[in-house]
Amino acid sequence: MQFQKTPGWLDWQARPSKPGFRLPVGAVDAHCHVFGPGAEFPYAPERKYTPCDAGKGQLFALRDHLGFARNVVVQATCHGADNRAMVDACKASGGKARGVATVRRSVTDRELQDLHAAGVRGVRFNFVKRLVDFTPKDELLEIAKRIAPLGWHVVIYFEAVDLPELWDFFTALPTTVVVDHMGRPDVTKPIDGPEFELFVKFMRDNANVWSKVSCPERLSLTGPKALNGERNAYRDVVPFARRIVEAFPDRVLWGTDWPHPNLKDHMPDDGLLIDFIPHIASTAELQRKLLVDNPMRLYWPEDC
Ligand SMILES: O=C(O)/C=C(\CC(=O)C(=O)O)C(=O)O
Repeated sequence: MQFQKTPGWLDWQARPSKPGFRLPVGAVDAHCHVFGPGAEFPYAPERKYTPCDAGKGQLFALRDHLGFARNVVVQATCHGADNRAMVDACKASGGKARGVATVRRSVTDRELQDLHAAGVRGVRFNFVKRLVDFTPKDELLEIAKRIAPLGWHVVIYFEAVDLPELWDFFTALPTTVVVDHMGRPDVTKPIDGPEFELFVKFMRDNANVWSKVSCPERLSLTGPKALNGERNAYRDVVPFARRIVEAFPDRVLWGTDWPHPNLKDHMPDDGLLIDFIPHIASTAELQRKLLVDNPMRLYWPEDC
């Protein structure tokens, strides 16, 4: 099947530089995706964008180039609830990748068990309106209750302005809950203003809530961008991510977000993106927790 990329689509960088920051041994890229390839794993009819292909071999090459040991492959909305590309990547990784799936309430227990055997350890609920159609909350809660006995967690993706409306639903979830990209704060607003304070309270009051402190390239308005050798990129995001890392060092994760869907104005150099990490996790201990201990506890507890 032939797919036409969404007009203006930016492809991932084929030759990322070597990071200046040396990742700790055993580091996990805890948020990345595979796209197709579409000819093998067709994009979902209900998708809101059509990406460039970005297959497992390219993801594993990036992992090795950057110095990561493992990946967590998160189901992207362009594949809907068809988890085949993600599952194929997990199975082909030789145990070095775990997955986060998207499922509907029609999923059978047998299918959940097969996903578990392939390496899936969570489901993703997406509330970003430009990415997905609305799914009723009772359906999501039903799914959360069914995956809880497997020891899985729920990954949630939403924008900061929507947290008040989603609060009761999120706090009713029976599992560990992992927030993508700090709930997408508006980094032009004050770090101690009501919006980000609500997110901090969400984590403070709910010990089961974790956050990915990833995607500065999506949240930044000032840059500078991780391009042209820049090693001090996305400065406006640093205080937000740093606050979360320092307040909740045992409940944070980081990922590249490769192949960086839906970026509109630039495509980061993944090597330079790694150099963002020491700005938000400034000690070796914080870095080890963020990149090794926390993701291992969540995705490979048997190896801890
Ligand atoms: O990759 C991300 O984390 C963010 C995305 C895409 C996404 O989540 C998806 O398509 O599933 C975004 O903000 O467009």
